Amino acid sequence: MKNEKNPENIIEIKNLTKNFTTPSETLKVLRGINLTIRRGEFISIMGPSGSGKSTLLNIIGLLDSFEEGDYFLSGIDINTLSFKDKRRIRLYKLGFIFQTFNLIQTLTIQQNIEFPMALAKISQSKQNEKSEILLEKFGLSNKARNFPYQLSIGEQQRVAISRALVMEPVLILLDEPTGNLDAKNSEKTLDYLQTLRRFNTSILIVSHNPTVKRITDKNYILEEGVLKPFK
Ligand SMILES: Nc1ncnc2c1ncn2[C@@H]1O[C@H](COP(=O)(O)OP(=O)(O)OP(=O)(O)O)[C@@H](O)[C@H]1O
Repeated sequence: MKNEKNPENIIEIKNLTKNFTTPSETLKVLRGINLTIRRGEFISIMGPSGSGKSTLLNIIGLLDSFEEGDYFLSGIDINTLSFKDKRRIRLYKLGFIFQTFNLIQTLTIQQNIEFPMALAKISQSKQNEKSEILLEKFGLSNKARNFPYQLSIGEQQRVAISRALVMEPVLILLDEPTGNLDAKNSEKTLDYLQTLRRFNTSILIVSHNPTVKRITDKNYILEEGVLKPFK
């Protein structure tokens, strides 16, 4: 593939394959994935349990390798990157919101939000400035000094969203954003995610819950390792 990338394409994946080899078999989990995500697009990937959704999310998030195919992130050829380069891209270009949020229990809410900026060695005054804007935006200002266990699940999720946003990533990856929430809180989460439109960040949501389609521009279904458009 030539490196004449469309700058509006945040993600370009062509014919990507992934196998898992165990002593008893080689499992072809992803069988030629093609996916393009444009700047600011909200995308969902649905599919049955075991169809490879988390595996694909991990590959897109540079947390796992793949066998064959091309993957360009903001025009960067992932096949050419070292482990260190990938870590840097994860910090500066990607935001992660895991199903269990992965907040650091020994840090306050504000420190959790500031954590990626601390890793990037951004000054403490700039960290405070940015975290305070996000705390305010997500209705968490009065919880800034609390610890994660002192927050409701919905509040913890908003901390995770704030932390994912703080480095102004080109893409946020969300694993089952409504997984731990009841119907009312799921709707609230989708409303909060909808407000991220103004950040011009692309979002990739992996979910079992078809209600996420309310906020997405395009939807895909992953079945038996093949990704297809889903209406
Ligand atoms: N490290 C691994 N080694 C071997 N097989 C694996 C490994 N990780 C995942 N698998 C297998 O790959 C397949 C896809 O797993 P994956 O977790 O990506 O599915 P999923 O669609 O995210 O499922 P769910 O919706 O249940 O989370 C499954 O059959 C799983 O058992």
